[in-house]
Amino acid sequence: MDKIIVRGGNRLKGRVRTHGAKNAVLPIIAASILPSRGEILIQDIPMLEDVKTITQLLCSMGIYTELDEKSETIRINAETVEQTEAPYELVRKMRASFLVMGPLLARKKHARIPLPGGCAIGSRPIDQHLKGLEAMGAEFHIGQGFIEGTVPDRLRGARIYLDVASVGATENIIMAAALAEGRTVIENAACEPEIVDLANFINALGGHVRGAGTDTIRVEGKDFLRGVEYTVIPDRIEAGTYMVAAAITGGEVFVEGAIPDHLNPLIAKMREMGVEILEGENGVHVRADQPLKPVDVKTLPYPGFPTDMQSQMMALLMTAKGNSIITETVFENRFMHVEEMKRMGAKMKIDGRSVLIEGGYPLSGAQVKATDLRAGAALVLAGLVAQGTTEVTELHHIDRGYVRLVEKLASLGADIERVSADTGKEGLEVQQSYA
Ligand SMILES: CC(=O)N[C@H]1[C@@H](OP(=O)(O)OP(=O)(O)OC[C@H]2O[C@@H](n3ccc(=O)[nH]c3=O)[C@H](O)[C@@H]2O)O[C@H](CO)[C@@H](O)[C@@H]1O
Ligand SMILES: C=C(OP(=O)(O)O)C(=O)O
Repeated sequence: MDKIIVRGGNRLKGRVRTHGAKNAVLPIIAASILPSRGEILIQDIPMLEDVKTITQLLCSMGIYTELDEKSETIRINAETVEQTEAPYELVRKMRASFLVMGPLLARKKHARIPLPGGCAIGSRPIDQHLKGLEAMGAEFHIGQGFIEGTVPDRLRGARIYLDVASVGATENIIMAAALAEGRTVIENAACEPEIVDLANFINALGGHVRGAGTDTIRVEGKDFLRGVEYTVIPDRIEAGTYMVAAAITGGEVFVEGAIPDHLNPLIAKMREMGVEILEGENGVHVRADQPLKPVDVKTLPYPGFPTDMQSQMMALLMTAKGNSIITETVFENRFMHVEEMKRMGAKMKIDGRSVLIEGGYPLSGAQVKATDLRAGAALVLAGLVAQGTTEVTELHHIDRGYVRLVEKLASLGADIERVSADTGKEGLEVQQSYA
């Protein structure tokens, strides 16, 4: 079992590169099932566990995939799709596996996928995915832990109103609609930048998706799509995590590749706290050289404050003298990190869907565990300013979403290492180097 060891107290300084966005590349790899002609080459692939999982998923369906860690690319050729059932071992590792449902139904008229189930942050139903695909003519049968979808004829365009602006449901419906007969209109669609990236990718394949980034998306179905070369957008959550790392240590960091437009709510809140942020063409410059002020934060669908930055923001607010409130409206159980943070001396209290934070008390290093992906990152951030040594375990969560987190923070001056608890030797992350 690996662990991250952080000795707090160093101001971070320097430049860090943002990798491609996990939440953009996962639907884009799923959408690579759609083209029946030609090869796809995707650039700026973040070499994450989740990316490996979805690649294995495509492989298990007999789709040609070649993930190259050195060039950070993936080649996919889905001219042949041998089978349409997803293995439980892969789907249970990653909920985003369900994103292959829409493309498989559109391309092969059949998919059998294990029910994704709940996870640490909430129950995460898929009713909106199913509602949309049913409106397009798919039929579903649930049994033995699987959900089986069939399309008697061809999917046909439909007008679909989503009860919640679900990111995954919007993506599944766009992908299915890309090969459906006629026009699909999605109302109350999610507006996240990753949806725009997926729409751009499908358009590059020869598809017709309009309105992505607004709450009404129109898709004209095509008879076939063909392969293309595409570069994924930078990861706004990874970028945001390094912005917080700079601020929490009173440091000065240029986060290369960060797109300010994608980070508006975080930038606004950090400025309210007194962090200096300069928005450049090729990234964001963050400097914090004065005491931070408390602020209230409410997570919302884009363009609101992202739930995926909630725990990192909580770590930052623990260091701002005074009272702050964080309200989580997207997921019903995304405060698992609170108890871990309290073990580091944080003063906070959960009150329903809010957490009251009494910030400004010194944090002390402790043994803590990552309870989900972003919670893990937040504990590392807290460790950067805690007195003494913090040890973070359950790193499989962090590995799902951060490329070489330890290496990147160390390059900015953090006293941090990853060790294997079994051997005491440096862990996987520091041994590998794919610069
Ligand atoms: C791989 C990926 O891109 N993951 C992101 C995606 O997850 P994901 O696509 O799973 O998130 P959704 O936008 O679907 O979920 C938002 C809310 O809608 C609810 N819901 C969702 C679908 C549904 O059919 N019915 C329903 O009620 C969920 O329980 C949740 O409360 O968006 C989330 C919200 O920005 C992010 O935190 C995740 O990092
Ligand atoms: C919740 C997240 O991802 P997923 O939807 O894949 O669980 C995340 O990226 O913070």
